[in-house]
Order: sequence, then structure tokens, then C-alpha cells
Amino acid sequence: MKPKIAISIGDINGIGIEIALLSHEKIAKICKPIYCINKNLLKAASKQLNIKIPKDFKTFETKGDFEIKPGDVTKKSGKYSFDSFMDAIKLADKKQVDAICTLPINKEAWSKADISYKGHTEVLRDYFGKNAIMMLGCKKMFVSLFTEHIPLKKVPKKINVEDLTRFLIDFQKSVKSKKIGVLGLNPHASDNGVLGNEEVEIFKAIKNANKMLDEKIFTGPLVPDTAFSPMSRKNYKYFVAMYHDQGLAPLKALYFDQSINVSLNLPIIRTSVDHGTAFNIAYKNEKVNLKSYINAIKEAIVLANSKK
Ligand SMILES: NC(=O)C1=CN([C@@H]2O[C@H](COP(=O)(O)OP(=O)(O)OC[C@H]3O[C@@H](n4cnc5c(N)ncnc54)[C@H](O)[C@@H]3O)[C@@H](O)[C@H]2O)C=CC1
Ligand SMILES: NCC(=O)COP(=O)(O)O
Repeated sequence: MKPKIAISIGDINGIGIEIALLSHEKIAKICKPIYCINKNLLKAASKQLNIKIPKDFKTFETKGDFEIKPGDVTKKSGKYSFDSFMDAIKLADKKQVDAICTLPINKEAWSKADISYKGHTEVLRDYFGKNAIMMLGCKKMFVSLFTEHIPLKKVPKKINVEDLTRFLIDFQKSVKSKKIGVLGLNPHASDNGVLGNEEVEIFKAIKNANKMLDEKIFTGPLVPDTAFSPMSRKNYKYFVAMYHDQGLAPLKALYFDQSINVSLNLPIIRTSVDHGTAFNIAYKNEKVNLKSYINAIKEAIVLANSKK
């Protein structure tokens, strides 16, 4: 049986609805998508995009006020994208769908709508009371982020043995890899304390986690500037980065077109695209890449089938 997947529509002023409409025929062959979007909104978007709504485009009526303003950051679109996501979560929580896949939201629009969460992962963490882990990647390489949507200056304070050890254990249990590279924080992984001291915590967490797993799974702290070199990527498929751009800048430089986002360590399955709302090309008939979304749907199906 094809798995049911709830799709949150993302920011309606971005490329989300266009991606959903253009990919539907392809993904409907492998899953049963349910789009969390109001029918009138869908009709308005399809008219504006000049893309027909496929006959079998099944929707879940996300209620709310909406107005399409291509490329604009608005309070209404922030609220609507959040409500669409909450509907998808509730469908998964009630087991009415097997997984959810999210189209991109705009963080500034969420903020304008007084939503205190920065992104989907924070909402999931709060909703399920679990330490959700953000991991992005593709079949060649995956990067999990120890810290995500926080200002850079707060990152060093977050690095401590206890939290990092727990993160490493949870991450290994989710991906089951036997070989995971953990990055340091400072240039040259501090060169033995010459350029900072966070690596002491990272080293202890790695040691603890390997001891608890009774196997040498984690290696590091890896020197960040060479961790993603071709040679190093031959050694590791899975990496742990200390902060958002440390992991995502190399990933997106290498595999932006095809990578996905997966939330680990949760009772539900959630995948997503790796890109954002792309306001600069929304509703402009420009070439929109569908690969990340289609790969995210495929991964949701794999995960849903493996859970059965
Ligand atoms: N899963 C999510 O909800 C994500 C949300 N965001 C949010 O999206 C907003 C915009 O983020 P940006 O940093 O501008 O990144 P972005 O990914 O929206 O855009 C970066 C560049 O890539 C292009 N691009 C992105 N996706 C594309 C696609 N599928 N096809 C063709 N071109 C594409 C855009 O046109 C732009 O030139 C921010 O609020 C950000 O926080 C960012 C990443 C993920
Ligand atoms: N760069 C990843 C991103 O911003 C997506 O985060 P989330 O919405 O999946 O929490």
C-alpha cells in the first residue's frame, strides 16, 4: 500500500505551492499525498501560476486568512504556513498519515505573525517533548547540526559534554552508522588549545559516547576546514557539525539541488526540502528545481515503509 503523506504548503508567497502542483503527478505514483491547504487559496495560486490543479489533488482544509503576495514577507502568510504545518503534525500524531513532508516557510514571516519558533524542528521538539535532531543531506553525505537556529555568538556556550554526549547517542541510534565524524568548533580544531577550548568538551563527549556504545563510532574533533575535503568524505558519510553554517555551507555547495532535511529522534516521520522560500523566483515562471522535494518525499516513503 502506498503510504499517506501530509504535506504542509509552506509560505504561500514563495515557491511551495508551485512545487506541490508541478510534482504531484510524479509523487502520486509512489504515495498518497494530502495537501494542507484551503481550496480557494489553491485555486487562486493555480490561476496566478497558470498551472492546472491535478484532478486527484487531495486537500486537507487548513483554515485561515490568506492573500497571495508573491515574494513578500507578510504576517498572514507566516500564520497560514504555521497553521498548515500544525495540521500536518496533528494528522501524523493521530496516525491519519504515515509521514509528513514540509515545504519551506519563511522565518521572518513567522516572526511577523508572532510565532516564537524559528523553524519546523523547534515546533516538533516542543510538540512531542523530544530532542529532535536536524539532519540534512543526500545519499553521498549527511550532516546533523548540534546547534541550529541560534546566533553564532551563542554557539560556544551551548557546547557542553552532557548535551553533546546525549546528542551523539541519539543521533547514532537514529542513523545507525558505525562511523561518524564530529567537527571541532575552532580553526584547526583549536590546535590543542592554542585557538580556543571548546574541543576539550567535544573530545570528552566523543569519548563518553563511544564508551556508552561500546564501540568506536565517533571520531574527532575533526579540523573543520578539511572535514569536508574529498579525502575526508571518503572516510565519513555522516558528520556532526557544531553549528548551522559549518555543516550546511559545504553541503549546499556540493549538493544543494538534491539534498533533503530529515527530523530524527521523533515519534513521527518528517522530511523536508533543503532550500528556502526562494521569494526572488516565486510566481515568476522561472525554473523551479523539484528534486529536493521529490527526494524528501521518497525518503519519507522509505522511512514509513521501514516503520511498518
Ligand atoms: N525548510 C524550510 O522551511 C527552510 C526555510 N528557509 C527559509 O527560507 C527563507 C529564504 O531563505 P534563503 O536563505 O533566501 O534561501 P533560499 O533557499 O530560499 O534561496 C537561495 C537561492 O536559491 C534559489 N532556490 C532555492 N530553492 C530553489 C528551487 N527549488 N529551485 C530553484 N532555485 C531555488 C533561490 O531562488 C535563491 O536564489 C528564509 O526565511 C529561510 O530561513 C531556508 C531553508 C529551509
Ligand atoms: N536550514 C535549515 C532550515 O532552516 C530548516 O529548518 P526547519 O524548518 O526544518 O527547522
